[in-house]
Amino acid sequence: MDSLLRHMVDMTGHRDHTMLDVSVISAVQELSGALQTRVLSIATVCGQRFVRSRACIRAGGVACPEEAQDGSSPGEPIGAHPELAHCLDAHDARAEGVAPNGLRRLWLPIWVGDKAHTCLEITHAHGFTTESIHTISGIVSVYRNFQNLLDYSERDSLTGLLNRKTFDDQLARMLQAGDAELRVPGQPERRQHVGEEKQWLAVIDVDHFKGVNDRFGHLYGDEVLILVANLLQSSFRSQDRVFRFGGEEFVVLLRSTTLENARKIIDRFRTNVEAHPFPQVGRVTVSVGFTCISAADSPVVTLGHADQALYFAKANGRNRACHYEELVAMGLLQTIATNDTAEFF
Ligand SMILES: Nc1nc2c(ncn2[C@@H]2O[C@H](COP(=O)(O)OP(=O)(O)OP(=O)(O)O)[C@@H](O)[C@H]2O)c(=O)[nH]1
Repeated sequence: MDSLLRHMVDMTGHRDHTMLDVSVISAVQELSGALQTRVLSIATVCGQRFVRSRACIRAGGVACPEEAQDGSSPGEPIGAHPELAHCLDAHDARAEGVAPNGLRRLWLPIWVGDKAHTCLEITHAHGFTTESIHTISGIVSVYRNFQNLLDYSERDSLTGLLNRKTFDDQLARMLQAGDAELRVPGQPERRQHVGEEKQWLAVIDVDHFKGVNDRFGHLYGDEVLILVANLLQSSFRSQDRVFRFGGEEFVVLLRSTTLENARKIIDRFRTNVEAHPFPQVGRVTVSVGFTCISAADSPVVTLGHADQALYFAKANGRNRACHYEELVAMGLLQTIATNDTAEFF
């Protein structure tokens, strides 16, 4: 019981999804005597379900998060785990199966309403007793409740998108991690090769949004923001991250893609908004500024670059997407020497 309480205290002490994942699998692993415990992400892409391991612990090892090897792949097709696929289709609380090597598997999807984006997978040499399933299910309930609380604090209440605070945390973490694909501070800037995959930050602002509020009222204004948020989620890929930055401004972190693809994806979103019939309001457009994320720059500098490109788009016709590095190369924007605390404009 002491051990269970210690794990509960540990789990509920985190304010971060990754640490919560690590702590739940440590608890389940120790209390069930499993060979391996994983947290799986479940994603649906083009109507097909995929699973990807997010954190893992093996017997005698230490729990740790697992980074996706291939950022552009949604993971392993769910067909590799038919028992789990059936459990998700039937909205069941759990599924059990036997792997080809005779090991027993238990899957516990984390249901939030009628959706499960996360699942615990526990592998055991001899199977699960009623008592161990009971203990694991209790831990999973605490995990689900705490995940909901974290989700609530990370999201914007109007659009359901990730909020500004979450964006600040994620961008800072990306830059600190000195991602292999990001430039390292102190080292000379590499030339961008055509076709090279990079990380991108795009700032999106609804054009003449004040006019929407003034003409149709704030309720219609809010409705426009919700619809733009939906178009953002459907236009970008599942591995990209979409945030509401505040007011009528949104931010997207585009993972591992080339300049040409980034431009194509951003422009597809811009034209999707332009073509969308907004009830009562009619036509709405957005302007976008985007920049390559570099480990040499602080979050303030990176955001400043995207903002400069956005203001250029606003000042030059709106309803367009502008690339900061391209504008600088063309002499249309100037780089501003700054430290982290300096004002940009
Ligand atoms: N309905 C609604 N309006 C908001 C919200 N947050 C900010 N706004 C409004 O968004 C408007 C932003 O207007 P401005 O910054 O002047 O920019 P704009 O009219 O979009 O013009 P440009 O950006 O230059 O194209 C202001 O009127 C804010 O009151 C919100 O949550 N809901």
